Amino acid sequence: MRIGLLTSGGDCPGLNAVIRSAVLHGIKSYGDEFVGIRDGWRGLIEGDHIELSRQDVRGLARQGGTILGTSRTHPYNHPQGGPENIRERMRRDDLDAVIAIGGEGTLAGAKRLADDGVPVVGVPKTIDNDLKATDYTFGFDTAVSIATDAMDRLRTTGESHSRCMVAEVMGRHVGWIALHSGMAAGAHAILIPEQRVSIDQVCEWVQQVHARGRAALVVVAEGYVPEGSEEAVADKGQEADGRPRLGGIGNWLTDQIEQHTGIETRNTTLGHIQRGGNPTGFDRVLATRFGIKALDLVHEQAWGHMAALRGTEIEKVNLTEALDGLKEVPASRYEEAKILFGR
Ligand SMILES: Nc1ncnc2c1ncn2[C@@H]1O[C@H](COP(=O)(O)OP(=O)(O)O)[C@@H](O)[C@H]1O
Ligand SMILES: O=P(O)(O)OC[C@H]1O[C@](O)(COP(=O)(O)O)[C@@H](O)[C@@H]1O
Ligand SMILES: [Mg+2]
Repeated sequence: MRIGLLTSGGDCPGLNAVIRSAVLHGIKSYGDEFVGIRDGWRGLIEGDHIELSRQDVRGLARQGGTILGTSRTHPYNHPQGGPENIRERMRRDDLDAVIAIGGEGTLAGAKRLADDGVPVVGVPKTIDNDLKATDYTFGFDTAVSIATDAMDRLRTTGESHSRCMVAEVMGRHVGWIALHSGMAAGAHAILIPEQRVSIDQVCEWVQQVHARGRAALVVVAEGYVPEGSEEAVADKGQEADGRPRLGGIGNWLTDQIEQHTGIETRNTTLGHIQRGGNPTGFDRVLATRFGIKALDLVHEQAWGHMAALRGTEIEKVNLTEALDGLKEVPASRYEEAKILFGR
């Protein structure tokens, strides 16, 4: 078969490892040919691609980012998009199938296209870990490792100055990165989109920590909705597609803590550092296994399905299952973390 690979949505450490293993498995096991589609759905729609040989994927398991580029092009809203155009374009470009590697937005597009007769399978990716039907997505472990390392550093400088340190991490709709990195770094408060916590409560935790002679670490997910507001903070406004560019909650929280407690407080926003660089060993293995499974799904013609991690096994799941809402942090996991907050 001649198979196209594309990466779409926010980039994520491990994307290249998926590309590599799918190509290696296809060449070795099935005699397939591969095409790397540039910039997500845009490249598929516009026929912008490159041939991918075994040589081209050499050493890719450890390389962050995506060699194919990514975009947030909508496969239906693009002027030459839609299933008829895409099927015709694939016929002209001699493509038998597409492996779409992306998050909930990309996979929603993949599902719709599969339902409309386009031969496409999915691979789940997101540092946020917000996709249902898979226990983990690659990129998450890397983001948590980077954030944990950064927080360890914030703690030593915080302790030296007896300051409260705030760390703003990614997590648009869910607080998995905040929960895991905060717990790993011994945070004294963790604020996530799923939980409403009052500023008085946050200040109480900070004061309790201060009173026992420690410098508090407060971790906040960018998507946390502050008291008295209905939306997450987006200081930079909106993207061209109307999506809010989240960020700013760390600064807001820092001001609030300082005003309410009188404790000197500093904010650090980790931003895209969490998404860059080499994937961890865990993410390389997960991404590699997803790539192998996705290739098998193509040969099964399991259009509209994706690879997923269930326990320790990589399984086939219908995209409908993965797209049935977001995987939020359960209240019980937050209650468990809360045992460690404050005093
Ligand atoms: N329901 C949908 N149908 C088709 N395309 C979609 C849908 N939702 C999102 N998309 C497209 O997928 C792109 C990537 O989604 P986004 O949420 O930004 O990244 P990710 O795939 O990482 O979740 C979006 O910019 C949009 O163009
Ligand atoms: O700066 P960008 O690329 O617009 O993306 C920011 C968003 O992408 C993420 O890093 C990952 O989200 P996706 O997995 O949906 O792409 C979010 O945590 C963040 O809100
Ligand atoms: Mg998304």
